[in-house]
Amino acid sequence: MRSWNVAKGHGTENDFVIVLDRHGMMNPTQEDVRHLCDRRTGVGGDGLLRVTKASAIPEWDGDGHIWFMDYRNADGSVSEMCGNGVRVFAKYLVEEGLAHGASIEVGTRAGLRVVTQERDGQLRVDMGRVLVDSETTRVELNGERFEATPADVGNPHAVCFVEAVAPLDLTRAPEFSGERFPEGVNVEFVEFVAPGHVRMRVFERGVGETRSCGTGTVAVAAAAQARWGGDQWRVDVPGGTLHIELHPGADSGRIDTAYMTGPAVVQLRGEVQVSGDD
Ligand SMILES: N[C@@H](CCC[C@H](N)C(=O)O)C(=O)O
Repeated sequence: MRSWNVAKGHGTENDFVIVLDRHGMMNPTQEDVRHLCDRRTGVGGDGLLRVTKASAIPEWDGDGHIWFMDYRNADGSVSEMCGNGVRVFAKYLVEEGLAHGASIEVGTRAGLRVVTQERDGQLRVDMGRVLVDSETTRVELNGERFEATPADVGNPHAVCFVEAVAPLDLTRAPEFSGERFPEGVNVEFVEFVAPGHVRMRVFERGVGETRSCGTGTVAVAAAAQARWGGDQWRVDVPGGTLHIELHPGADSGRIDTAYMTGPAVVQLRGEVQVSGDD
């Protein structure tokens, strides 16, 4: 048995197990991740945030001294990016004394993300470029068909506009085109509330329905802008609210950068047993 120091945090109730791997020596296996994220036998979470130095990530070609968010979904799969995760990650770095100052740089597989601490305690993230595909694709949920707008926020999303999100049954995975999304996709269902305000539920790749998805709210805001215009969006999710600000680029369907603002909490620190040897 190995004993690991872990923490647990959440952003709008999208929750994560946090593992500090200062020297890049831990690299959890898929089985480790599944165990840690298990809500009965592990710590419980929608995903795992491994906190390590960027120099420990072979595919990272930027500054190796910054902290890197190595993100894993609860099923052990790797994702390029996690919007709620990056706010929790920055909050953890500050609380552990691993980062200082108002602005924190975090390496991710989708590139560099800069997190800023706001006066009211919320965290604002420069989420980088967003690409919205004007060619829609089909998504099917429990036999019902939806037109979905594909959006890339570093990780893949399919945004479906619906009349109302509350009646949807998201216990089963939506079906999508494997040709359009060979690496899988996060599927968002969105309801219009008022200009600049939508409500969303999400079925996350590698997890299932979650209470929130930060990259999903950015994808939704970008798809909503393509449909109705407007560059400030309030996105309500079952676990709270995120605010998105879009800065369009010169080309249509391209957003040069999107800012996401929302809360982050680290609510627990402890030790957990993981099978295997160190
Ligand atoms: N919950 C996250 C997204 C996590 C990764 C996603 N499931 C994927 O596989 O791309 C967020 O807050 O963005």
